[in-house]
Amino acid sequence: MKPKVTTEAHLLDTVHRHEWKHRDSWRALRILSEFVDGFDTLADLEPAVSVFGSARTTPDRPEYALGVELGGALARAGFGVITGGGPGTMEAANRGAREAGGVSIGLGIELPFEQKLNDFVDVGIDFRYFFVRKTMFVKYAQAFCVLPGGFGTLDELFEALTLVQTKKVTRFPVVLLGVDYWQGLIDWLRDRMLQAANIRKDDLDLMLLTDDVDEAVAHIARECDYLRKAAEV
Ligand SMILES: C/C(=C\CNc1ncnc2c1ncn2[C@@H]1O[C@H](COP(=O)(O)O)[C@@H](O)[C@H]1O)CO
Repeated sequence: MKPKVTTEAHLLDTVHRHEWKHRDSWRALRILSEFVDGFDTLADLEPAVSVFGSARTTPDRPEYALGVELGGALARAGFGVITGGGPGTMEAANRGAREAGGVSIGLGIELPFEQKLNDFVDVGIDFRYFFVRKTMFVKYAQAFCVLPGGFGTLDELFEALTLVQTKKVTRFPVVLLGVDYWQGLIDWLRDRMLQAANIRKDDLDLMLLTDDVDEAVAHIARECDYLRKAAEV
């Protein structure tokens, strides 16, 4: 079956740009309404953590179990769990949150193939535009947890790191879960990127790398406490 062309694909289409040029200004209203929907739905959300990871993780994989464990631990620590609302690790984290009695949020995205929010989402929004959805992941979360994943996961990880590095957000904890999976990337960042002076040494300290869900949640809780106290004075 031919994949359908999504709304976002029209916006980003460079080939038929002239055909779309008059409609693009109207699209801005649709984009605005998507921001409004997101802000309205999430405005009263209690502290939450955005969890990222592969859409392709199957329930028999250890990464899925890790996602369920993390979602549960975050919920028990009083954090809502925000994911992309899709399958794989997103589903796992939503499932863990729901089963622990926490708040399970899914920010879905329109894709060229049929997809619905996973069955463990309690508060769900469907976005057309990735960039609107990405704003919500950051704006309504106190931290990011990143499980093994592919391009989408790396995009979300590096967006967070860029925002912290450029001080668009301050002291935003970023936890990488899965030492075996992420260690190679961390080594490359240190041995190539840092050596080439494209990042600073303390940029590497923006991430906590661990296999231990309790350590991850304790780290996030500590950082959030610090930020809450700093905001009070
Ligand atoms: C490819 C498959 C499903 C795609 N469905 C997605 N639904 C929701 N969110 C998605 C999807 N794909 C990517 N994302 C976002 O990126 C991260 C995962 O990307 P990765 O490339 O798989 O690492 C995830 O955190 C989402 O926010 C298969 O059925």
